[in-house]
Amino acid sequence: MLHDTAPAVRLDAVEVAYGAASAVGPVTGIFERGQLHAIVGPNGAGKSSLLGALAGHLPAAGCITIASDLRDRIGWLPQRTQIDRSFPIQVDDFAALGLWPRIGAFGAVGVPHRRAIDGALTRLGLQGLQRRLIGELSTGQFQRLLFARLCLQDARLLLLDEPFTALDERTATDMLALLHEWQREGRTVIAVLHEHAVVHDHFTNMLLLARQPMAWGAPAEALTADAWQHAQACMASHQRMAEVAA
Ligand SMILES: Nc1ncnc2c1ncn2[C@@H]1O[C@H](COP(=O)(O)OP(=O)(O)OP(=O)(O)O)[C@@H](O)[C@H]1O
Repeated sequence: MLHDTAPAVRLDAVEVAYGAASAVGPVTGIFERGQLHAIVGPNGAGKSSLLGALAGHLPAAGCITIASDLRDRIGWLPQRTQIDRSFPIQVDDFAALGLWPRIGAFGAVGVPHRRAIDGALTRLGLQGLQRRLIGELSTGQFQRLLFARLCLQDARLLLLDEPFTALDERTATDMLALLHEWQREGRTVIAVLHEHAVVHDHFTNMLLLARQPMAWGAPAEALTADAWQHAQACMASHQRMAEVAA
């Protein structure tokens, strides 16, 4: 029986495919709890597909085991470009969606909830913007709002898809501080990232993918120039095989 010393996530021969085309796998390994894990790799390496499978958004072959105490406490940060910001919803109402696991779809947002929402927005530097429409926010402000929603969700396992892409430095710095705070609180973060410097400076573990795991470990040892070149060569070879098969 799994208990709270079990790894946050265990993968046994996990594979994700779109129709007949394999996107990633087989992947076998563990994500320890309470750590900041990065998934890196060249374009098309399967990073988002693997993360989507961990979140339960994509079907996967093999076995994904989420620790029993974390299964209902998963937070998901999608890529910003996947969200339709033309939907007319206010900042505070959007943040309130993070409370959904606690108050349910039809529960009323009461005074304590409003206080929690204001607290989360203030924590993320969005005070005073409660009544703005999400489409009126800057890229950085919208990313802060997505993190505010995650804070309200109080998730213990956070799956983040490219959280720092196209962010200004100030916002990225503030979000990284939040990730470290989450780690101090014992939360587990698994993030798809393209920024190797961020991985080296802030993350405790790293999985390098090129459709399959190429390296897995502490960034200083695992995310080397050689490993990256090897991953790029593997992706080029996948590409050539796909072109031949087409
Ligand atoms: N919805 C989809 N339908 C079909 N194939 C897909 C789909 N999404 C991704 N793929 C394919 O799966 C493979 C892995 O894609 P994925 O997006 O997981 O890679 P990635 O490492 O996240 O890439 P990037 O860094 O470019 O975002 C690619 O060959 C991609 O074309």
